Amino acid sequence: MLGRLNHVAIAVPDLARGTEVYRSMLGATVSAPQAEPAHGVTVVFVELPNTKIELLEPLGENSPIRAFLEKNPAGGIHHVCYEVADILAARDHLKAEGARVLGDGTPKIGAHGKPVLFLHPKDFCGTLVELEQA
Ligand SMILES: CC[C@H](C(=O)O)C(=O)SCCNC(=O)CCNC(=O)[C@H](O)C(C)(C)COP(=O)(O)OP(=O)(O)OC[C@H]1O[C@@H](n2cnc3c(N)ncnc32)[C@H](O)[C@@H]1OP(=O)(O)O
Ligand SMILES: [Co+2]
Repeated sequence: MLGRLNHVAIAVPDLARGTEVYRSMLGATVSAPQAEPAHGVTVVFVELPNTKIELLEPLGENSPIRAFLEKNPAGGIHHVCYEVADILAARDHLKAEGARVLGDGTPKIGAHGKPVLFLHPKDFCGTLVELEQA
């Protein structure tokens, strides 16, 4: 079911600072900030030869990553994103297996303009999993 690793996401308290760490300290190519109000975050993508790193900071009072950053004030790995060929079939399979799909189960358009879903970390080895339609 799983395709490519699309990105590994790191939640940060300060996106500009995180961008500088990757751009200046690590010499990476980093995209411009992309506000994603529907997801309550602003993101940048660090381009790597084989995948991407998504840096994300909270956007708005109800950001879903605020609690995570309260527990991890310096930031930390927040989720992994796998591509799937058919996100609705994947969702239905995982629900049939008893996994918790977050939200109402309807995919939202993510940072790459593709439908995405999130799976509860407690069902996936303590790791928040994002699925993105390939
Ligand atoms: C623009 C879209 C972009 C893209 O790539 O396209 C994105 O990636 S958007 C990313 C931001 N959006 C989301 O993360 C949506 C899904 N996340 C959520 O709904 C919440 O973050 C949730 C439900 C996973 C956790 O919310 P919260 O921390 O407020 O809830 P709890 O404190 O009740 O947490 C429950 C339990 O899970 C543990 N937890 C929380 N976050 C993570 C995490 N990232 N990785 C692993 N575990 C996590 C938390 O510690 C609690 O565990 P417990 O043992 O009960 O303390
Ligand atoms: Co993501």
